[in-house]
Order: sequence, then structure tokens, then C-alpha cells
Amino acid sequence: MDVPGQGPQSEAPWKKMSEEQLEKQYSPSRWVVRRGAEGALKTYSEMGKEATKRARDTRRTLLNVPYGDGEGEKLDIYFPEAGSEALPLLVFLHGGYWQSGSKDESAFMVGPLTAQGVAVVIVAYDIAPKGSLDRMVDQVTRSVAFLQQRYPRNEGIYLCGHSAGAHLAAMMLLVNWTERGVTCNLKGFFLLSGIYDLEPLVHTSQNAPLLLTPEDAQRISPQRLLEAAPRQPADPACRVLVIVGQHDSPEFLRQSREFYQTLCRGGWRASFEELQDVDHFEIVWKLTQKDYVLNQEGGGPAGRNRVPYLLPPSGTAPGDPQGLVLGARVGPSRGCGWGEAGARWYPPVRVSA
Ligand SMILES: Nc1ccccc1C(=O)C[C@H](N)C(=O)O
Repeated sequence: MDVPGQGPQSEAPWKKMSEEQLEKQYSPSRWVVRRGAEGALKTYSEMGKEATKRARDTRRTLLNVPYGDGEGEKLDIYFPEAGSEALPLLVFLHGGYWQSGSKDESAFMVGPLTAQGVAVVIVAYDIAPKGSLDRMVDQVTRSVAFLQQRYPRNEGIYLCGHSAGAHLAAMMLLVNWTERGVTCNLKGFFLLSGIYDLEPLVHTSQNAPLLLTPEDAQRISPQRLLEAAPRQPADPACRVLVIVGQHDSPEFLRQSREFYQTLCRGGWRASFEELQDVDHFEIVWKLTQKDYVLNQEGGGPAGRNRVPYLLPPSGTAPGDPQGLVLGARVGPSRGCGWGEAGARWYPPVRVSA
């Protein structure tokens, strides 16, 4: 399958690793630098539960909205104060290696984002062993189509996924929405510490409930699918922000970097950030904190050293593009951007300026 010198797979470093090394690379909790492995998992879970409780106690919600007939096909919607259906929707897909986690402990970003006028949707999907990876991908696809149909006046759907959830979000880059009978207003993807090539996992203990074969892994790996058949975004303005933590494992860093490069080659408006001083779990639970870099406001004058992420630009003039604005790191940035080294991202108002 792999021809030397033909793309990242040919020199994939994981192929030279021992079973033990590979196991460690794909155990995010073994790379954390604070709290220890167990402490990191515990804090992550506590933060998620607390944030979800707070979100449900303080926000206007629609909980357990069915997006399909399956028992597990439910999503929770958290609304900002101002009642309108013309809102940007941030849709979150939780992590947990497709075998742990739930929507009921994953409402991390609801506080900071709803306070800024964004509706947040947390999607449940059937984790293994109940669900197969194919089923999860199909469920997430249907949840996004459902949201578009239920909120046709939305100001953009932004998919955010963490870890395994970033894989599921990335699979949405490949969906033919027309075949699904919808025109999705997908405006952006925030992929946090994701896995985009599943093949290495086939050889780790994580595969026990997943039962993936190398062929399955190939079929549902966005990295492999996009390498084999580059696909263009339906909306050329749609952006993809690939983010990984400094204290993710080298394999996780490699996966993010290579996925980002593949997106660039395929003509996507992609950007890559290695977020300093955060690990695989902090990268997402810190979304509970309004001063976290990923919760900083988008927009603002060009030239300021700001990193707009998950929030809409403030002070946008009427008629300007609304919605969430993906990263504009002003300063040295890695990789190809829009095909040029050191490319920057600017909010839409700046692009045309
Ligand atoms: N609970 C999670 C939530 C989100 C992302 C990963 C996990 C993991 O548990 C990963 C793996 N089992 C680890 O111990 O590193």
C-alpha cells in the first residue's frame, strides 16, 4: 500500500515503534506534566461535570432533543440570553477514544460562549461497544443535518471536537450534504488534539472495544481519505483550525500537523496551532474559563497581537459577515496557511479590507 516517498504514511514513525512505545504514544494521560495521569483524567471529568451542571442551572436549554430514532441520538442545546434563532451554533463532540465520555459531562464551553451570543450544542453518539465507528460517524452527520433543518436561519454551524470527537468532526469535512438533502451552513471546524489516522490505534489496547481492522481504519480516517481524494469545501469561506497541545504526545502532534498539511494541499483554509503549556485534557477543560486563549474574542484591529478563536468578533458593522471567526494569529505562524509560508488569518472584515 505504502510507496516510499509518497506521502506521510510511507515514513509514518509509528510503524517503527515497539508495541509498548505505541501504547504510550496513544495514551494521552501519560504525557501530562501536571497532576499525573490519574489526576489529569479526574480533573477533566470533574470539570466537565461541574460545567455541565452550571450550564444546565443557569442557561436556557433544550435537553435531550432527539436527532434520530435511536435511543442514544440526543443532543443538548444551550442558548445565550437574547432569544433568537439567528445565532451561530457551536456544536461540540466529546472525546474519550469513542468508548467513554458523554454529552452529560461535556458542556465545557457553554458559559463563556453563550455569554458572547453563541448557542452551544453538545451531541451524544453511541460509544463503543454499543456503537461502531461507522455508526458514530453517521450519527454525527445526522445531528448536524438535523440542526441545519431545525435552525435554517443560523449564522453558521461551527463544529468543535476534542480527541476522538475531533476525528468525528473531521469526518464531517468529507460529507456530501446534498446527498443528505441539506445545505449546511458549515462555517468552521475547531479540531482539538484529534486523531485523523486511526491505523496506529488498531495495534493498541484502545482497539479492544472498537474492533477496528486496518481496512476499517483506512475507511474512516480523514487523513487517509483526504490524501487519496482531496475534497473541496462546499463553502470556500469555511475554515479549519487544527489545534494541538504542547503536552500532547509526539504522535498526536504529528497527526495534527500532517492533517493540517493535507488540508492545505487540498485547498482548505486551514490553520495550525500548537497551544503552549497545555496537555490533552487541559486543552478542552480550560474552555470553562473565560480568560482562556481559545475563548478570547475574535476581530479587533489588525496588527494587534491577538489570537481570536472560538468567539464572534465584537463591534462588527451591520452587513459584515457575522459568526465565529477562526484564528488570526498575528505573528509568526507555522506552515502553509493559504499556500504561503507564514500566512495569517484575519477576520472576514479584514480579508476584504
Ligand atoms: N477520558 C478521555 C477523555 C478525552 C480524551 C481522552 C480520554 C482518555 O481516557 C484517553 C486514554 N484512555 C488515556 O488515559 O490517556
